[in-house]
Amino acid sequence: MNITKTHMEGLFILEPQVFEDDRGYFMESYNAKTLKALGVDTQFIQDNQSKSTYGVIRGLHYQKEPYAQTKLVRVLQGEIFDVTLDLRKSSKTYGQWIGVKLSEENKRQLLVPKGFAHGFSVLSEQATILYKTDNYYYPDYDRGIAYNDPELNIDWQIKQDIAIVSDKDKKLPHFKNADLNFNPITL
Ligand SMILES: Cc1cn([C@H]2C[C@H](O)[C@@H](COP(=O)(O)OP(=O)(O)O[C@H]3O[C@H](C)C(=O)[C@H](O)[C@H]3O)O2)c(=O)[nH]c1=O
Repeated sequence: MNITKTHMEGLFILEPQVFEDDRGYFMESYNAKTLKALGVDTQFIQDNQSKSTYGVIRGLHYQKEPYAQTKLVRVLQGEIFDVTLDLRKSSKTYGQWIGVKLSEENKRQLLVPKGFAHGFSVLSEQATILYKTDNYYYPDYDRGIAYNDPELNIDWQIKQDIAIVSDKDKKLPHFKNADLNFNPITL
């Protein structure tokens, strides 16, 4: 497993070891030991899977405390531009976002700690993603930030005029008006 620390505390890019042979390939797509070695001591309790077509943007979403979620995101089919936004007020990268291409080909995974908003755009004809969370879905605690917030100026790597966004996501607040209550993270 190749692990890349990003400049955002706790946000890692994981690349599992792939064993290829004339049948295809095998890889351990998840191993709790790997996360423990990173100091990420959490129990994933829910798997989510979504399929989207080219140009879809889902997000930016997060759950408020006490149901904030760590996420382990990977792509089963296609390619996405995965964006995370640091909402942790005490973090030195507070208010900053980072985008990473995750794909069936590169088999990269993103380990997103609690305190981030998460979203992605679909760069391939279709994309199926699977992600683990360490808290259940609590709709009353589900929050979001506008994908097209001009102050964030996120480049989703697709033309904005073709973006396919849910009605719910179209109504999300800008970052400066977002409902954040992440306890200051002692880093
Ligand atoms: C997240 C979630 C949703 N739902 C139901 C609620 C809606 O009836 C339906 C679609 O939900 P939503 O439009 O919020 O789905 P996405 O836009 O893909 O949301 C996800 O998008 C970004 C990328 C994320 O990181 C979040 O985990 C998640 O919010 O599934 C559930 O039943 N359980 C769940 O855990």
